Amino acid sequence: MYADTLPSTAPPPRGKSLTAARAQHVVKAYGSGATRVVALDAVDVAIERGQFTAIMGPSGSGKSTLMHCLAGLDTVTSGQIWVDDVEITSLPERRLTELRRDRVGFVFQAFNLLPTLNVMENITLPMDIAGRKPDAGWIAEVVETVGLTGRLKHRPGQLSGGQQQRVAVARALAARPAIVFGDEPTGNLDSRAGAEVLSFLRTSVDTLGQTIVMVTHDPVAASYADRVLYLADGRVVGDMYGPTADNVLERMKQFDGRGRAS
Ligand SMILES: Nc1ncnc2c1ncn2[C@@H]1O[C@H](COP(=O)(O)OP(=O)(O)OP(=O)(O)O)[C@@H](O)[C@H]1O
Repeated sequence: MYADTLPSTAPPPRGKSLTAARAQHVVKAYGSGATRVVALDAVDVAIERGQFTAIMGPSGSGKSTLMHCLAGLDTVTSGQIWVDDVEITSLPERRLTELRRDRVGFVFQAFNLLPTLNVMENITLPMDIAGRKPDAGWIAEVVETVGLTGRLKHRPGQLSGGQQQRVAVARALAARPAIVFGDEPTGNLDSRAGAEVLSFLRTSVDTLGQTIVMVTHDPVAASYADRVLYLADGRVVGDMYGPTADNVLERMKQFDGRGRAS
């Protein structure tokens, strides 16, 4: 199913605009001369607020580059990016760092938890470092949503991989970011633990109104999303709402002429 418009199930916007992040004519090139690689080739994308968006495409199609540019982790060669109504492409580095800290959450393939801190301390660490007082009610809701109540005093080493990734999800949600980016967040998990983490990401969108963007190669992971954006050769070549694992797999075969999943 394809749509040019917002799906009717889209929740009402929580911020000023309908988009949590937006790229306009974004070009990202690496190197110069004969070694120049255009990773993003005039990309226009709007990430809708309160939705779960998956980014897919063959290896080297620009997925990580797009995510890093949208998250303000990488600069663009030309074009503009907005996060939560702020144009980040013209921000000085210090303000960009603050914006990333306050409005963007990250979940990576590696859980990146501190082994000497317990679960609650890991969840609130970024806020503690920033000198911000966590909102106890919100943290309790997040902890419950990701199913960590009763595990708060445990250290990461006492948890399974899936539970550790849930701590990383809770940490990403703790500061109520405008948008959470996941770079293959289930890439290191077995399928059961991966399904658990994906369900919690889904729940955080449905019950907490979180906006999530996730890069993945896995059609099953993508089927948890509301929308799948397909990249090929640095361009957006497809936009699917209401994905299922089967129709994602079909699309992947079409967009990757070699018929491989990635
Ligand atoms: N730091 C860099 N220097 C030079 N080229 C780069 C750099 N980062 C990425 N590229 C190139 O940009 C293109 C897009 O890379 P990117 O990592 O965004 O793709 P991807 O779709 O995330 O790939 P994968 O699925 O393999 O992780 C590739 O051709 C890659 O080689």
